[in-house]
Amino acid sequence: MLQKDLEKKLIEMATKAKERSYSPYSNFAVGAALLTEDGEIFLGTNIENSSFGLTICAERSAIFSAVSSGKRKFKAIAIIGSQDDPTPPCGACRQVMAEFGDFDVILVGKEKIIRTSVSELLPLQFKLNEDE
Ligand SMILES: O=c1ccn([C@H]2C[C@H](O)[C@@H](CO)O2)c(=O)[nH]1
Ligand SMILES: [Zn+2]
Repeated sequence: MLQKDLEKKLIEMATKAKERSYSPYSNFAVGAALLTEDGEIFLGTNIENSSFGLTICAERSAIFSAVSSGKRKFKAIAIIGSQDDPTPPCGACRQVMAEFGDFDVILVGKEKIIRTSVSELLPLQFKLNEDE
């Protein structure tokens, strides 16, 4: 499990990312902070579109940003949404997370934190190129 100080930092960063959300249609802002194996943190937020299906979630934004910067190994992701309860990632984001292995997933609510993992959120994963 992640050290408490790192977890706190990730939650702070996810909160900052959430402030950058572009979500005029749902008014549901989400922020994510992704910690790489080598200690870098990448942010992601949800970015909506008037063609609704083009919306991207915070979690995938963070992962695509990290991969675009050459990082593919992750330790943890913190996710914060706009409800009191923790916001669990959608199915699409779970599949994208699983592409990059198993890491901690921290779901942040107002008074509750759920500490889980990619494999717990997505059992029986579909994967190609298992030995790459
Ligand atoms: O885990 C989630 C769930 C939803 N959203 C976004 C998509 C959309 O912009 C808004 C409402 O679904 O929240 C995320 O970014 N992550
Ligand atoms: Zn999603």
